[in-house]
Amino acid sequence: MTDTNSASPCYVLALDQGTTSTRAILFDTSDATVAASHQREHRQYFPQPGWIEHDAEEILEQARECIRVVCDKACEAGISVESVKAVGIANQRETTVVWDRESGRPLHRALVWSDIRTRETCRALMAEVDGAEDHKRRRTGRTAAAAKGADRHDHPADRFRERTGLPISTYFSGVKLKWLMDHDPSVRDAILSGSALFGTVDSWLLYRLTEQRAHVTDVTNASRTLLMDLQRQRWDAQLLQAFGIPESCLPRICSSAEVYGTLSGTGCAWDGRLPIAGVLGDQHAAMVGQACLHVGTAKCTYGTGCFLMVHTGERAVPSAHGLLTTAAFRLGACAPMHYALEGSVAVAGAGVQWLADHLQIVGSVKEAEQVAASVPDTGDVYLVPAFSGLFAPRWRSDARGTIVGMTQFTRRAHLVRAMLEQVCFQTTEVLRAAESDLQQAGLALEHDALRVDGGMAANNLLMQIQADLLGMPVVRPRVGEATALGAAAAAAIGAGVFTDMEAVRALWQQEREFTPQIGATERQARHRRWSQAVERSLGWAVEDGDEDEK
Ligand SMILES: Nc1ncnc2c1ncn2[C@@H]1O[C@H](COP(=O)(O)OP(=O)(O)O)[C@@H](O)[C@H]1O
Ligand SMILES: O=P(O)(O)OC[C@H](O)CO
Repeated sequence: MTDTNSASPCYVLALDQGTTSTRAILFDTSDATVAASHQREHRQYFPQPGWIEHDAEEILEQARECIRVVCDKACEAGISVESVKAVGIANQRETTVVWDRESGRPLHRALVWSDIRTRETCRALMAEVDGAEDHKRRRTGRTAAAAKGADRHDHPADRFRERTGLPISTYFSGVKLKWLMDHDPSVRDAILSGSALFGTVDSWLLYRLTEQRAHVTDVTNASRTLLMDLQRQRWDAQLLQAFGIPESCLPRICSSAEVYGTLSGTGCAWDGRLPIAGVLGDQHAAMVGQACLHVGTAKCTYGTGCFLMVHTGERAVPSAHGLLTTAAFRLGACAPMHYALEGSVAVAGAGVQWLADHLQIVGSVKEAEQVAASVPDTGDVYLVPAFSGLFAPRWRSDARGTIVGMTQFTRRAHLVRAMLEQVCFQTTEVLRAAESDLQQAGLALEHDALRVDGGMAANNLLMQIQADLLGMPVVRPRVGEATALGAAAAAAIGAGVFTDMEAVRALWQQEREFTPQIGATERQARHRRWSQAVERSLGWAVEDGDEDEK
């Protein structure tokens, strides 16, 4: 329900800042139709194997351009400035920016979520918690043998997980900030002297796009730092101490739907007028946009990576199967916190992009569907693109990409199809893990189909393979831009345009359903082969002295 007069149209702008591009989309709040949009791709920097960086200034400039262009298009379409009520931001998560408090200039290129340069930092953190545990054992007289035989949840890293919901991994922003402080003395000095600020991309954009220079983040982004107490939604003093990070450089943690500041600096007619009133990590925004608003509802977003999330209500459910316990959203300063289980797969669209840009065996990512469809199967080829190790549910930083099963019969179409299939195998593993965790918590999946979105969900063959390998229907919504829609919905709530969640739920409509077309026997056989292929990818990065992360 909305409190606005239904006769007068009302719009909300979403800024979706993703791993590969930034887009601004203006939604009509009555039915989620797109009134105007603009998109820009930013540069990916790969300075060393495993390192991935973004230029935060470039991202900011493109965000400004996207907003300006959409504003101009809206004006041309006769949409008045007054009818646009708010801005919502959805962002790639964990990507870490450090900037100068005064000038607002970044001190380093942003370390992207999938960058794995922090493996040594993670190992050192693990050793530190292990060492602290040894020290405690010596004090309490508990023997190492007794400790080894203890329940696996007695491991110190598991207690870390209990506080944050996360494993110690290269993925999370606290580890990236620690790496920057350990390896760049100018960043360390600036952080310790209080002249530098840290933030994920939401905080960075809010600082530079608000009149007030708001240094804030929302609970969903904060829940990806490894620094937030998930229950209390506060920075955790013990964790900050373990990382050597002063709280003064961190943003204030807010809800996902409230007014953070007023838009400025874009050079368009909306400057000084529009409140920025919604902020969510992009996967959390997609949950809202997919109307996964109550316990047991699930969505999967296929972008650069692929992220499946299941809503667990107002309860943080621990995972015994390698999933993350994370914030789902908190839609209002006085609203309750909602939690989710998440399985993050590092390489989805990025794999197709790699086939196009690096191997050049497809002309474009869009061509991948047609090429893969030219063969009926992969010819028993399996591709494990563990470029940054494997994320959920295995969390193995020592895995590396591998292709198995090739013969002289193998053609590029088999490889392309195998690249699509691997996304679906990984997603299926994650959904099964989530089902088990839910069951252990006395909960169950609710939708009788998986709701899907993201750039890669436009690939119909991928969606069909997904339904086949899951053994359940896959449903794509009419608004493919679920992430942007979720950010807009949060902003509509934050600005008082929507007065309850029903207005958000009402925006969801099905576009197409994909139903499974293979039987259980074939499904199980293919999953077995996939598991064998994954086994072969593990432990490849041993020359670095790697061990698997917890
Ligand atoms: N038709 C397609 N088939 C396969 N992959 C695609 C297709 N269209 C887009 N992609 C992939 O989806 C990703 C872009 O999706 P998007 O949701 O915009 O990602 P992000 O938010 O991570 O930037 C790219 O990695 C691209 O390779
Ligand atoms: O930008 P996307 O869609 O690849 O999402 C990135 C995730 O937020 C990383 O955790």
